[in-house]
Amino acid sequence: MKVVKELSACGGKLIKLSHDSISTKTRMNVNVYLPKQYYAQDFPRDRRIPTVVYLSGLTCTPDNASEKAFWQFQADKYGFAMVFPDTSPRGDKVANDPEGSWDFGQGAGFYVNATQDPYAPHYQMYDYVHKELPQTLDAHFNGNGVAKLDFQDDVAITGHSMGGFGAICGYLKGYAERKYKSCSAFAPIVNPSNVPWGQKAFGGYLGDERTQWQAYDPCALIKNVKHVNDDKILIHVGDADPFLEEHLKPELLLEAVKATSWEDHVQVKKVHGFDHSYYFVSTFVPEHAEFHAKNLGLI
Ligand SMILES: N[C@@H](CCC(=O)N[C@@H](CS)C(=O)NCC(=O)O)C(=O)O
Repeated sequence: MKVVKELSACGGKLIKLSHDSISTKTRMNVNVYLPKQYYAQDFPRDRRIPTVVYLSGLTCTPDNASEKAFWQFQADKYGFAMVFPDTSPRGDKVANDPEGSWDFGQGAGFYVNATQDPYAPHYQMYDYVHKELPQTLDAHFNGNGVAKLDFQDDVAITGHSMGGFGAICGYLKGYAERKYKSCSAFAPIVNPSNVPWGQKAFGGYLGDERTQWQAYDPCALIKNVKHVNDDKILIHVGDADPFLEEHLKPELLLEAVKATSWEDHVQVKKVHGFDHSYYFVSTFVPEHAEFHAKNLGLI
């Protein structure tokens, strides 16, 4: 891993990193925010700082949320680090949307492992985000014998739109092993198999066989994952979101959990007047931060 830039932000630092990924076979960029606790001289040696992973939406790089979601203030308040991965592999040799649209291909990897050519060689974003990246960050930041940051055990996941889908999908797929201790989402695509953005992405990356799509679709996954403890998935969506009716459809997740162990454990807060932008995301980041801080045992 190479540090590209270190920027002072709030009480800590935003570290811009890049590395050669084994999963995507490309160079990947990732931003990490280290909160003020990381730099505090009196931070207890026997404690590790947990992380919140934020998966971004269509067209984003690691910079969109780093610059516009204002997670850094919350990370300092509660004492967690933030990880902002990229949304796809990139580069001249990486296949892109044949139509040149922004809802598929580079900037739109959908956090799945593609099985179809020409996408399969590089679009392995599920393995990248949920397996390779935590290990790589662990080796980079904790490789000096001082294990101060926790990228693999006490970890929460959240995301926006395509990234909200990626967060819920990763949370549910890793639920039995408690991979993530907490999950939330901003304006997520909850049922990709049944909406145009998801159908285009799953068709392209996973092929026409729709049974293959179920392995990533939150509305299918949640029916086969046994809910435990007081776990809850927190979702916000704006009622003025232009993508709400066609692509997001949060009510489909509420329908999917009816009569399952998750009934009453998925909370969708529809907020009046908010759209899909980072004005919406940043408004509700404090509530999501408090939710994750509680679930990570920080408060
Ligand atoms: N670029 C698209 C919009 C795509 C979009 O809204 N992307 C969301 C995630 S799904 C986003 O976060 N965009 C980047 C930003 O707002 O900074 C357009 O031209 O309409």
